[in-house]
Amino acid sequence: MEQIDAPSDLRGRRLELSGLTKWFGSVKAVDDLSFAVEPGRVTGFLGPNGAGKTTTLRMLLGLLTPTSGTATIGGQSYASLRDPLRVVGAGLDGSSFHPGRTARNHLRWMCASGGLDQGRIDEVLTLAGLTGAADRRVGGYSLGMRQRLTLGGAMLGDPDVLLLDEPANGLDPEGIAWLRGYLRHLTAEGRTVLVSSHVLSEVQQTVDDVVILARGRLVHTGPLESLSGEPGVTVRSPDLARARDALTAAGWRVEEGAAAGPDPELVVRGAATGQVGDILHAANVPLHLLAPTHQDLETTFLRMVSDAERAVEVGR
Ligand SMILES: Nc1ncnc2c1ncn2[C@@H]1O[C@H](COP(=O)(O)OP(=O)(O)OP(=O)(O)O)[C@@H](O)[C@H]1O
Repeated sequence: MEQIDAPSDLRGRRLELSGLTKWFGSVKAVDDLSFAVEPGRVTGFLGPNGAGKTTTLRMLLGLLTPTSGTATIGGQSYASLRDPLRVVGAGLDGSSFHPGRTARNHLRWMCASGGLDQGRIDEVLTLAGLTGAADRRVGGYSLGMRQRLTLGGAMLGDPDVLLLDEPANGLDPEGIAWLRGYLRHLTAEGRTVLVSSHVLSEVQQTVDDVVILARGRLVHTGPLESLSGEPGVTVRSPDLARARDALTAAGWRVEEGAAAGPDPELVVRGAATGQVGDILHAANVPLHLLAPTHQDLETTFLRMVSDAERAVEVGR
C-alpha cells in the first residue's frame, strides 16, 4: 500500500487509540484504552505514577508493541509513517544527555542519528530559549534548561505531532509560563500536542483538553472545563450541622467543603445562592458566608483517580 504523509503545512494529525492494552508479564500496564487527541490543541495526559502514561506514549511511538489494540497518528501506525521524525517529535526522558556535550552538539548528534538536516538547529535553539547557552556543556544545565533542550530536540524534525512525557516536571513558575507559551505557539500552527503529567496543577494553565488515566484505564476525557464540576454554593456557619439538616431536608445534595478549622464549610451542589439563603434564613441558621463556587479542578481530578483506583481494587 502506498504511504502518503500530508505536507507539514497542512498539519492536523489526530491521534487515535483504540482498545490499546499492554501486559508486562502479569502486570496490565495499559487496559483497553480508547481515546482521541485533536490537532490544534494541547492535551494533558494525566494520571498518578504508574498509571500507564509512559507505556502508552511508547506504544504510540512504536517503541513497545501493544498486546492488543491500536494507536495511530493521522490514521497511520508509527511503523508505517514514511518519515516519522518529521511527523512526530518526542520528549520522553529529560535526563538522557551526555553531560560533556554542549546543547548544540547534542542537537547535531540527534540530527545525525535520526537522519535529519542540521539546518534547523539554530531555529530550535531560539525556540527553546537556549541560544545564549547553546555552547555550554549540558552537564552544567539546570533541570529547566534540560527540559527546554528536550523540547527543542523534539522539534528538530519540525513535526506535526509532539508527545512530551512530564515536560513540566521540576519547572519553576517562570519555566511553566514559558512552556505554556511554547506549546500555545505550536498548537496555533495546527500541531497536535500531548503532554503527560502526574500533577494537574502543573499543566492546568497549559492544556485545553484532558485525558485522565488510573491503573491503565481511561477515567475521563474532555475539555479542561469538564473538570470544573457542577457549580454550587459554599456555606460557612457556626452551626453547620443545622445548616446541613435544613438543606438536606429541602432535598439538596450537600458535600463537605474544603476549609477546616473554627468555621468549616459545606457545598450545596446545583443550587443558587438565593435558594440556599432562603432555606437557611427560614431555619434561623446564622450565616458567615454564602458564595457561588466551582469545584477546584485538582480536587475533581484527584477524586476521579481515587474513585477509579478503588473500583479496580473492588473488582479484583
Ligand atoms: N518494562 C516494564 N516491565 C515491567 N513493568 C513495567 C514496565 N514498564 C512499565 N511497567 C509497569 O507498568 C505500569 C505503568 O507504568 P508507566 O511507566 O507506563 O506509568 P506512568 O503513568 O508513566 O508512571 P510514571 O509517571 O511513574 O512514569 C507500572 O505498574 C509499571 O511498573
